[in-house]
Amino acid sequence: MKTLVIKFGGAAVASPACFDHVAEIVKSKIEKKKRVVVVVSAMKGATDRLINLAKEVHPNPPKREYDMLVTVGERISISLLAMAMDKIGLQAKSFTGSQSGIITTSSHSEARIIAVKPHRIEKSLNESQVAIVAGFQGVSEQNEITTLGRGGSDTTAVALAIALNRENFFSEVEFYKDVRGIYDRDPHLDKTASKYDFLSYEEALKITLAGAKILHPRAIALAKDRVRLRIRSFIDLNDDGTVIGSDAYLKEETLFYESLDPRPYQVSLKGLKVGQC
Ligand SMILES: Nc1ncnc2c1ncn2[C@@H]1O[C@H](COP(=O)(O)OP(=O)(O)O)[C@@H](O)[C@H]1O
Ligand SMILES: N[C@@H](CC(=O)OP(=O)(O)O)C(=O)O
Repeated sequence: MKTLVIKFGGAAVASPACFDHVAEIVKSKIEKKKRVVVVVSAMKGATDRLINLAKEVHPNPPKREYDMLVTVGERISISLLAMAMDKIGLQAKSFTGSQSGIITTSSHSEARIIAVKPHRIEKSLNESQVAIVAGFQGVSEQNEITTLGRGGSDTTAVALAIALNRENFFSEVEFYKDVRGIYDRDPHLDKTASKYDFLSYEEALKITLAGAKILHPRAIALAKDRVRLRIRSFIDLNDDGTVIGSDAYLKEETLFYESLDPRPYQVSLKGLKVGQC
C-alpha cells in the first residue's frame, strides 16, 4: 500500500495555534489514505534562535554540539503536532530523525543521507498510527546526531517517500507552504507573479538553484523520476498547487516500471553535486 508523505515547514507551524490547523489537514489526508507520514520542520525562526543562542555561548561552537542543539527545534514541532492530533482523536506518534532510521554521513551540519531504515515508522503505520518525523536531522554510523544543512527537511520528506514506497510507484510528497505553489518570481515580493501548474524536475531545479527558497534543490534532485512533488498552500486547501514531475511520468505511468531503480539517484549539476541525497 502506498504511503503518502506530507511535509510542513516552519511557516506552517509558526505559532502554537498552527498545530491545530496542521492536525486538521493531516486528518483530511487520513480520510483518503491509510498510510500517512508527516515530516515537520522547526517553528518559524526557531532554528535561527537556537543558532544565535549557541553563538552567545561560543563564537565557533563544536559542530557535534551545534547539531545536538539545533535538532531541538524539530523535536518541539513533532511532539506538539502529536499532541494536537491526539486532541482531535487521531492516533499519532512522533519520531526523531535517528528513530526514523535516517542514516547520514558524519559531517555535522552538512550531513548527507546515505540510507533510510524506517523500521519504526513502518511498525507505526502498520498499527494504523500517523508517523510524525522530525525533518532536517539524522544519525551517523557512529551514532552521532547530525543535521542536513538549512532547508534539509524537504530532503528528509523525499528520502522517506522513496524508502517507504519501494514496492510502489508514483508516490507523491506534498509540501505545504504559505504560497499556492511555485511562481515565476517570489509572489510575496511581486503581486503580478504567476504560478506554474506543472514543472519538470529540471525546470524546478533551475528555479531553486537560481535562489528561490521555495524548495531545497537537493530534494528535487533526489526525487527526480522517482517521486512526484506537489507544492501547495496550507491556507488555500482548494488550490492544486504546482506539481513537479516528468512529462512521461504524467502521461504514461507504466513507462517507469522498468526504469525505477532503488539506488540513490546520481546527478551532477552546476553548483550542486548530488551523489547521495
Ligand atoms: N519562485 C517562488 N515561488 C514561490 N515562492 C517563492 C519563490 N521564491 C521565493 N519564494 C518564497 O518561498 C517561501 C516558501 O514558503 P514557506 O511556507 O516559507 O516554506 P517553508 O516554511 O517550508 O520553509 C514563500 O513564502 C515565498 O515567499
Ligand atoms: N529548521 C531547519 C530545517 C528546514 O528545512 O526548515 P524549513 O522547512 O522551514 O525550511 C531550517 O530552518 O533550516
